[in-house]
Amino acid sequence: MTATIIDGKAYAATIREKVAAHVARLKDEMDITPGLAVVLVGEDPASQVYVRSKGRMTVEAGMQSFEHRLAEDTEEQELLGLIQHLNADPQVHGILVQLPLPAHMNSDLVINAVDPTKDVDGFHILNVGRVATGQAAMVPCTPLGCLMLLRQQLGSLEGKEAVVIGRSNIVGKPMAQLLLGDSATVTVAHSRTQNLPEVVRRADIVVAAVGRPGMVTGDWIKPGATVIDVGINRVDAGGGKTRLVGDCDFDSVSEVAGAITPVPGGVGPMTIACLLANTLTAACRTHGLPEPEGLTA
Ligand SMILES: Nc1nc(=O)c2c([nH]1)NC[C@@H]1CN(c3ccc(C(=O)N[C@@H](CCC(=O)O)C(=O)O)cc3)C=[N+]21
Repeated sequence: MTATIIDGKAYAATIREKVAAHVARLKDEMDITPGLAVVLVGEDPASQVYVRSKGRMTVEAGMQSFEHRLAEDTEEQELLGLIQHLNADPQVHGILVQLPLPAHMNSDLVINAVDPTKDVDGFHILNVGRVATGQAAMVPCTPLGCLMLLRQQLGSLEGKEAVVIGRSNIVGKPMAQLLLGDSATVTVAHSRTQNLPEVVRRADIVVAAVGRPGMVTGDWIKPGATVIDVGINRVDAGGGKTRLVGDCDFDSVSEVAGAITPVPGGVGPMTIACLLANTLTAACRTHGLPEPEGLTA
C-alpha cells in the first residue's frame, strides 16, 4: 500500500484565505485590524527565517505585523517590560515570544507574563488549563494544525486509537488533550516508553513529535493508519547542503500508512496558518465579536 500524502501546505493556504476574508470584513465593517507582535531574542538563524515568514504571511492576511528583536544578552526584566507594553497596546491582539529563549531567562515566567487573551501560542498556564478542561482557549498552533489535518482526513476521530509520541508542553501534551476532546482513545508515549514500536502499532492515528530524524519506521505502523509527522529536523544532505526531514522515515512509513504528512509541506505550514487564525480569534474575542467558524478547536 502507498499512503495518501496529506498536503498541509495546500490546506494551510485555504485556512489563510479564510482568515484573510474574515479580516477584510473586520476592517470594512468594524474598522478593526488584527495585529500580531512577534518577539525574537537572540540571533538563531533558523528562528529568524520563521519570524520572517510569519511576518510576511501576517501582512498577506491583511493583519498588522510588529517585530521586536532583542539581543541575546538582553536582561529578563527588559523582555518583561516589552511584554507589559504589548499587553497594554490596543493595536496588538496576539503576542508570540519565539522559543527557545536564551538560557539565562525563565521561560515559564516570560510565557505567563503574556496577557492570556493575547497568548496566540496557547502556552500561558491559563490557556493550558482551559484546553485541558474543554473551555474556550487559545489553542497551541502546532497541535491545532494537526487536529485540523486529522479532522479533514478522517472526519470523526471518535473512538480511534491515537498514539502521540512525545510529551512536550508545546506539542505532545496539548495534542493529547485535543485528541481526547474529539473522543479519541489517547496514549502519550515518549523516550522511556517500553516496547515503543509495539505501542505505536496499535494506533489508528500516530502523531510523531520527538525531534529525532527518521525514528518512526514502517514496521511500527498499523496498515492504513494516519500518520502526522511534526518533526522538522535539519540534516546533512552531503556536499555542504542540508535538508529537512521529519521524525518518520517517510519512505518506509508511506509503504504501510493510509495517509501521511510530508516534511516539509505538512504540519509546518499549518502551524503558521493557525497562528494567524488565533490572532484573528483573539481580536474577535477582545472586541466581543463573533468568532470565525472552523478556525478554533
Ligand atoms: N513561541 C514559539 N511558537 C512557535 O510556533 C515556534 C517557536 N516559538 N519557535 C520555533 C518553532 C518552529 N516553528 C515552525 C513553524 C513553521 C515551520 C514551517 O512552516 N516549515 C516549513 C519549511 C520551512 C523551511 O523550508 O525551512 C515546512 O515544514 O514545510 C517551521 C517551524 C514554530 N515555532
